[in-house]
Amino acid sequence: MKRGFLNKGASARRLTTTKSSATSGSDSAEKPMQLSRAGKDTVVAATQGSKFQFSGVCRLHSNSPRIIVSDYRIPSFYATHFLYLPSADNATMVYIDSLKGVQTVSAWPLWTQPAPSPPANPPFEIRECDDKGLGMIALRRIARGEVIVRQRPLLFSHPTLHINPDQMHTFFESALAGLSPDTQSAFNSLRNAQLETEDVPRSRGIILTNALATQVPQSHDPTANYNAVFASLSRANHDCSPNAHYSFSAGTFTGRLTALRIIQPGEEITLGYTDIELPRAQRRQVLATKFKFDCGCTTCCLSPKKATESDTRRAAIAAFLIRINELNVNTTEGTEPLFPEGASLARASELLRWAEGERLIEAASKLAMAAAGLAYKENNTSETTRLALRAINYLRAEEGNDSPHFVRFARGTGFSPEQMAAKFDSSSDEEMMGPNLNA
Ligand SMILES: C[S@@+](CC[C@H](N)C(=O)[O-])C[C@H]1O[C@@H](n2cnc3c(N)ncnc32)[C@H](O)[C@@H]1O
Repeated sequence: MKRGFLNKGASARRLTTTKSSATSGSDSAEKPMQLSRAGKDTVVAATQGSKFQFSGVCRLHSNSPRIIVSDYRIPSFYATHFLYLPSADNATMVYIDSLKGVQTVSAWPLWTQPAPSPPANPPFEIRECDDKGLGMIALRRIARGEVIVRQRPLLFSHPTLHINPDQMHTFFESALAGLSPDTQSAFNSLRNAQLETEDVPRSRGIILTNALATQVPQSHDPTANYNAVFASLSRANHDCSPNAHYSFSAGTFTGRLTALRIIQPGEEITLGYTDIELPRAQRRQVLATKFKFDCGCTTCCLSPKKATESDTRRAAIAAFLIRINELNVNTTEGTEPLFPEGASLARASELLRWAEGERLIEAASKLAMAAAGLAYKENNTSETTRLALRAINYLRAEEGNDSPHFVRFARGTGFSPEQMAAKFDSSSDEEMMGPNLNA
């Protein structure tokens, strides 16, 4: 698989946009017709014993797979469609996309297999976290790279939808109507942090609040950041030095969280909703605007002097990683990475220490890999080995103990992945990463 150097897979960031106008969208050079409000125009798509009641102008496109066109008056090329999975009779997920998009996904053989089971004995519970609402709290120590939760989304939606603003409510209510009652109530119990308006009815507010940006390389639109909304996984709150990583497997169509560092019992499990390398003021502005909260994490509560120091470190880390990414966007796995002019092992090692001190593990993972590459270039064998080991340790924290990269690496050294993981886990976060600079 083609893979940009240091640019691994799905973004952990929350989606912040669901384009909603009939004129927006990458494939909308021509505009679909303008629609009037559906009002009481209720359509019943009754098929083969099951009765689905859709308000508005939905029509059944096919029964097996169950595909509904959201508005029959829009030419089907433009119209958004709802696909119910894994089966029409007990749909636990709605996939929202163009007709081509839903047809691509519906043809995947994985829907005939049972959904992967969640980790036995989940290491967290969902409970109130002060002013944050609900959150995920660790019930026991969670090791680096451990899978915390794994589940299929309740709703998976292309970021560009052809809907008139005054059709929003009807559209989303109709999309949810084909789901099983339990799935509907799981969706409806999620938090809506958005102000409710005609343009942002509650169902859309729930998506804007809870969706995680997810790319599916095998989908009809591989570069799109789909909105993935989950029952428990979406309960993870934000922190500017998060301890968990979100990834998505298209092979099983499941999202999961893995522990980036050791999570202690009682500690909250958190994700980064925005670019956590941004300066504090910018991070806080994005979080307040898009997610409607004032971040009170440890890094956001630093004194002005310490906050400036943290901002400086994060800015330097971001600048270095952006440059490396630009240079390596088209490199494939196994080829030699390219480095910016003047990049040195000393500088990469300093940035790695900063990322570790800031507890920015995803950045540390990339920096360790870059530093190992620079050590190799500088013929520094001992540092190459030390940094490569560190890089693989961070990579398996992100990708999980079952990461194919980690498994291959462990086997190559003669250890089983479990033995290697235990070896890595024997050190505390402080031993591995040095002191937390913002504690
Ligand atoms: C995806 S939800 C997270 C789960 C949510 N707390 C709940 O009760 O279901 C995102 C919303 O949770 C709240 N939230 C998340 N992280 C927060 C934080 N660090 N501080 C305050 N509120 C937070 C905000 O209202 C945000 O829009």
